Amino acid sequence: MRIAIMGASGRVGTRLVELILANPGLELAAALVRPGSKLIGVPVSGGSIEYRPADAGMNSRCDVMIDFSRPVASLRLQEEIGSKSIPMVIGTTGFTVEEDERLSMFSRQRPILVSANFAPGFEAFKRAAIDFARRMPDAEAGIGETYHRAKKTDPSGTSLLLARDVCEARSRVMGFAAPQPAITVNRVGDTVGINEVRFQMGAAEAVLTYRVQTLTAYAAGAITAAQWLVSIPRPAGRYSLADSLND
Ligand SMILES: NC(=O)C1=CN([C@@H]2O[C@H](COP(=O)(O)OP(=O)(O)OC[C@H]3O[C@@H](n4cnc5c(N)ncnc54)[C@H](OP(=O)(O)O)[C@@H]3O)[C@@H](O)[C@H]2O)C=CC1
Ligand SMILES: O=C(O)C1=N[C@H](C(=O)O)C[C@H](O)C1
Repeated sequence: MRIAIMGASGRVGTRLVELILANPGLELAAALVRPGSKLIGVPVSGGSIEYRPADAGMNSRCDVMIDFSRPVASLRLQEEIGSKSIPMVIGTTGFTVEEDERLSMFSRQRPILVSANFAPGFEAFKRAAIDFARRMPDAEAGIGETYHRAKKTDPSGTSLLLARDVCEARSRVMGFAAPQPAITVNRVGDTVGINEVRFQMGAAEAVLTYRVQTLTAYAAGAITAAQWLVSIPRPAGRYSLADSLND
């Protein structure tokens, strides 16, 4: 499988490149970095290609693209790909509602799998939190996150997703719109990722914790999702990580 990486010089992008180069069944088709990056023209270590900026003349030799960059870059990449039906896996988070709608519009051209968290077991963790919310709808829910110091201080895509799904679960059971859970944001050292869902019941509190140990966990999960996405010809559209786990 030939994979192009957008955000190849990033924390996750560099892990993606390493995993691809180490896997004989995978080929690094392109390592795309920011325009003006000092890496442009530099050979990718261990690989036979050079880092380059995404451009309209992009070589669509790849079977799939994986994007871990920034919303503005991710959407510009979509524009540059145009109507080519290259399947994509997007891990980039921080899209505004309007940007996310644009992403959905682009998914009319190609299959696009989007997930805020590709680490193993995250979907199961999220479903456990939803199940708890359904069983204990009177509990007051709260979300907590701890990430590395370089991450912006807005709530992560993961926390926003957990807050939305827990709130929806409570609302459905209670029959009215539950308040959105508060999100507590912590930035500590080079913490990879700690996510908490807390349920306060007065006489007791339940805390569900999800702790990611290495950045490679996210990269490996994104590659597995990409392998699923291209395992058979898929219609254009927007796919979730749950879709890839349900097959
Ligand atoms: N879904 C998931 O499982 C996960 C998602 N993420 C998300 O993925 C994204 C990247 O995370 P992370 O790797 O830690 O971030 P980094 O900042 O380490 O990497 C971002 C990458 O995108 C590149 N980039 C930034 N701006 C542009 C641009 N305008 N055009 C082209 N390339 C650009 C950077 O290039 P340069 O180095 O030159 O700045 C870098 O290569 C974030 O949104 C993060 O929230 C992170 C982990 C897991
Ligand atoms: O920036 C990160 O590190 C992460 N970002 C994603 C997010 O915004 O949820 C996924 C993961 O939590 C790590």
